[in-house]
Amino acid sequence: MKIAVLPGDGIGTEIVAEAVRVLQALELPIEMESALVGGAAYEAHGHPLPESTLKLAMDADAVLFGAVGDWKYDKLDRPLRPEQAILGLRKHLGLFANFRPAICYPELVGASSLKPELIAGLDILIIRELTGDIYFGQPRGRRTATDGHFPGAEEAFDTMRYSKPEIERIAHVAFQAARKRNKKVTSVDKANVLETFQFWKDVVTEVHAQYPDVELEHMYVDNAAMQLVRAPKKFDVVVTGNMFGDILSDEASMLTGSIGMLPSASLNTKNQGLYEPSHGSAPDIAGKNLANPLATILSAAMMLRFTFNQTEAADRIERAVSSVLASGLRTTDIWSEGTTKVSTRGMGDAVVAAITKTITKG
Ligand SMILES: NC(=O)C1=CN([C@@H]2O[C@H](COP(=O)(O)OP(=O)(O)OC[C@H]3O[C@@H](n4cnc5c(N)ncnc54)[C@H](O)[C@@H]3O)[C@@H](O)[C@H]2O)C=CC1
Ligand SMILES: CC(C)CC(=O)C(=O)O
Ligand SMILES: [Mg+2]
Repeated sequence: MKIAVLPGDGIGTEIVAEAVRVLQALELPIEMESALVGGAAYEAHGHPLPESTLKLAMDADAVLFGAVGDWKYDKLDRPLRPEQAILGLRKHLGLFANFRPAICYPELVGASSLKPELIAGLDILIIRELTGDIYFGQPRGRRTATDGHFPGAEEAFDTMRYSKPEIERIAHVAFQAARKRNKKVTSVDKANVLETFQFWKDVVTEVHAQYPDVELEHMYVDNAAMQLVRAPKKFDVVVTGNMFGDILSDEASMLTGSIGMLPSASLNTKNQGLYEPSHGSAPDIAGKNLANPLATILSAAMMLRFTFNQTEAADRIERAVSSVLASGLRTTDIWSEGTTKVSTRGMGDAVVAAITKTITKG
């Protein structure tokens, strides 16, 4: 089991350190090697995704990723900006299927900004297509407008596009995931306005014919954004494109109590995966030992389950997280009256201790 460890920037280094300690506590035959990525790699090597980092990731069975980005790089040319590193890894490794489970732990029902009855027992899975859509479409750039409302003015443009095989394969992933859950897929689109998403809807409908046992509903993205906070438990599996999935998963994170609780797995056709929290590098709290490491720790559990087929070890991490939350420990983002505030390191220590206890007990 070979893991490339890419902490990145901001809180990335703090949260990945805790996930690494948790993996080490399991005493599995795991080989880990770290490399710089994002702004940290730009500072050291002049590029956010140096060849050596990309090679390490491509040669590994799995990548444990923190986050990249900082406001101080916002003026760099786009190819040199830290965010290009995660986009480049997704593209080069072909990580088209992004799983973002939004599960509300019973202990965190009070931490959400929603009423407890709306989110108690919540367990939904957002499946986001990750290598297409407007995030990767070409052409893009800036130019002088030749038509539109202001001919002759400076303008910018991006290209939204999806090919049929790209939609088909993510639709299969969603229907197959739903078969193992509550057999319902909500495909989120904007077919009423965008040609790309009318096509998306048509192709998802076509693929659905192979899954008669799974219910399919279509929903426009604006309505989906509203339904997610109105009645989130009505969803089971949500499948959508890259940009809508990015936005809706951040929204869904608050149903779990905090964005610091939302893990993710990004898989390719070879089951090679990149595992990262759904959040970014949080420059506002970086270096303060304040970040919640649980999304990253839970991403490591997804790695053990998805890429390494180590179900027991994955369960052990998830049980440890549950027991730590049950014991009342909280990082600042999920803290509430009557619970005990701990740092990033303190939360990592508690999860490691809970795992060590289960190993000792056998
Ligand atoms: N996959 C990646 O590497 C991603 C990178 N980014 C980058 O991260 C940088 C910051 O972006 P933002 O829009 O501020 O999003 P963000 O997700 O980094 O932070 C949003 C808010 O959530 C809080 N937060 C995030 N993670 C947390 C955690 N584990 N514990 C407690 N609080 C947490 C932050 O403090 C902040 O207030 C930007 O450069 C952005 O491009 C953003 C999203 C994903
Ligand atoms: C930084 C972006 C490239 C990605 C993002 O926001 C995400 O994957 O959630
Ligand atoms: Mg995002």
